[in-house]
Amino acid sequence: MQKILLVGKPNSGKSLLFNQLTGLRQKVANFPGVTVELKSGIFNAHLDNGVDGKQQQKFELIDYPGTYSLKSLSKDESIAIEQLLNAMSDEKTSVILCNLDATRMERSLVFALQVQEIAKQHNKTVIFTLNMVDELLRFNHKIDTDKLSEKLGSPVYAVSAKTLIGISELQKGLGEIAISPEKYRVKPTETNQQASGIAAKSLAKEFAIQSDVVLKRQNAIDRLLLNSVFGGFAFLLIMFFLFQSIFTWAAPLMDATEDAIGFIAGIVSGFLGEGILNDFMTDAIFGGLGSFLVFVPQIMILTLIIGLLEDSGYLARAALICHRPLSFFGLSGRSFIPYLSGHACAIPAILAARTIESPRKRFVTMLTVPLMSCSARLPVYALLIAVLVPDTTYLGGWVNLQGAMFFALYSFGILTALIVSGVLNKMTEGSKELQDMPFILELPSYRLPHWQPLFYRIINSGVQFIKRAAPIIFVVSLIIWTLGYFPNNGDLQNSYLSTIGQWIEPIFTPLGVDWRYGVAILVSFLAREVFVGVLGTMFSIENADENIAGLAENLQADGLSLASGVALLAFYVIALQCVATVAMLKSELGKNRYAWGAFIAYGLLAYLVSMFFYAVLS
Ligand SMILES: Nc1nc2c(ncn2[C@@H]2O[C@H](COP(=O)(O)OP(=O)(O)OP(=O)(O)O)[C@@H](O)[C@H]2O)c(=O)[nH]1
Ligand SMILES: [Mg+2]
Repeated sequence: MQKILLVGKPNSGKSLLFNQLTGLRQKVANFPGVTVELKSGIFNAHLDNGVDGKQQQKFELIDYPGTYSLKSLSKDESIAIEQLLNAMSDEKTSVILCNLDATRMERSLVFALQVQEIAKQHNKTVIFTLNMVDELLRFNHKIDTDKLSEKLGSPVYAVSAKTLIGISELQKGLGEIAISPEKYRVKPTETNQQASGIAAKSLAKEFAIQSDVVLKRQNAIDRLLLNSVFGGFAFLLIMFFLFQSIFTWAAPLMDATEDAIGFIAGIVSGFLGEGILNDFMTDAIFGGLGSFLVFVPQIMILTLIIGLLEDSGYLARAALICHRPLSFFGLSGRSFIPYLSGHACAIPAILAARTIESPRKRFVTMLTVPLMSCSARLPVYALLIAVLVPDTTYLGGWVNLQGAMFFALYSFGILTALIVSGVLNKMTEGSKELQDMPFILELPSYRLPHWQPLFYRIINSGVQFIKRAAPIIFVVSLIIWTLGYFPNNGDLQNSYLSTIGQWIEPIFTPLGVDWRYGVAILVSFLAREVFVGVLGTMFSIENADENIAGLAENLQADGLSLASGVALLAFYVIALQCVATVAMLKSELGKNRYAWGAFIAYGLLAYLVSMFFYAVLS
């Protein structure tokens, strides 16, 4: 299949355009460096040539990570650029679709003209999209695309990937051009023969909107949010409410889910009557799997909040504010983005670290991202907090004690990551392999969130969370139930499981918990969420006739002490219980020993820290 390459400056809307042209849902967000891996989709070209009716051809459309220039600053950027240069000279490439940000023309054009130059050398066709024209229209600014096209010597389409202005014209035009690209080769013009920097400047002067018009409103907001005193304060406040709201907003939804599961369990149980099958359903399915499903609303709210931060443009400002404090620990402002997205999941966060220019800072960031409290830890935190911390509110309901505990746990993860970063930074000092680079970050425009993709993202996060963990929780609950139910039909304390449990109990005595928690911790090395499912199953077996999904009440009634609870929480903050993360570290760092080293080191550290908390608090 012939290829169309979609290239352009970071944050110019390539991925949103890609989504509109292919119907896929690739991640879009308002900061530079969202796309870090090539993504391809199918573009259907229709040609209405009037002679033999409609002609159709499929093309592979490839979304590239954004680049500012074809001349690289760092070694790693040069790998990305080399990849792009190779693709541009590939004989299968029929068209290069170069996307320009109409609100930031000059920057977009430098890269665009360089692309054109290479395209000329390889006899390739380039077409330009002038994206984000909806934003220009708000300022009543219009760009004469015909004239721009004449100067550039290539076709230009004005579009908005967001409001879909000009998208159908683009589809039609791109189709025609892709099918017969030789007709649209780059024409030599006065402009495209100049050096890219000079030509970009003069074109921007002639066509672009005055940047101070666009920047006016933005600068007013930035004066506040990037202010050296207020900015830091605002940042902390935003972060505090971010993590608070995961708890407070989700509470009614979680209660509703818990009630719904309890209600269904009641019906199923009444239908099944007494017996092993009923015990199995209530203990393993509703007790195990059900206890885990209760936390889905929280995951979705976390995604909503991170999504809002990303879409608004604040994330890049936060990275800037954090640059100084992060540098102190050997990290960069760019580490902030992987750190924040690590609160959803470490896997994309480790990938996002690719945008960090400095290899050494990237290395340190990747190894410490797993300390961010990812969504798999959420069920564990929420459960233990509900058991340990009373549901009191202060300041007229704005501050909730359970929410504050949540914030404390997230902060503890971040603090540990910073300390570990400091240590790793010292250890890698003077390494030739890991050189250092300056921190540069383009600030995107503030924008209102784009609701539809955000909505899909929220739904998707819930679905993925269930898909990822539910099968393993199901299997583990099944095994745990079987071992815990037999041979004495529901007597957990005298079951096969307890025999195995007594064996491992000594390992967990220093944390003040018995074998039941020990089993749940060990099994949760498969996936953290399993902790909740396994405890749910065991406590359901024990409390055969009591309420089904109320695991927190069961743990409370069982008398989990504050010291042990805190020790367990500390363990879950630090331990790297995720096979997928180890695999990701391995592939990104290229070395097995770093990945497994992190796994073992974080496991040991988690154990020691939680032992410490138990000893101090008990
Ligand atoms: N107003 C407006 N916003 C847009 C338009 N196209 C994209 N955006 C927004 O611009 C931001 C960046 O979009 P992306 O598609 O992620 O940009 P990208 O070029 O793929 O960025 P990288 O992957 O970082 O190189 C997002 O917030 C989009 O919602 C547009 O036509 N109009
Ligand atoms: Mg992108």
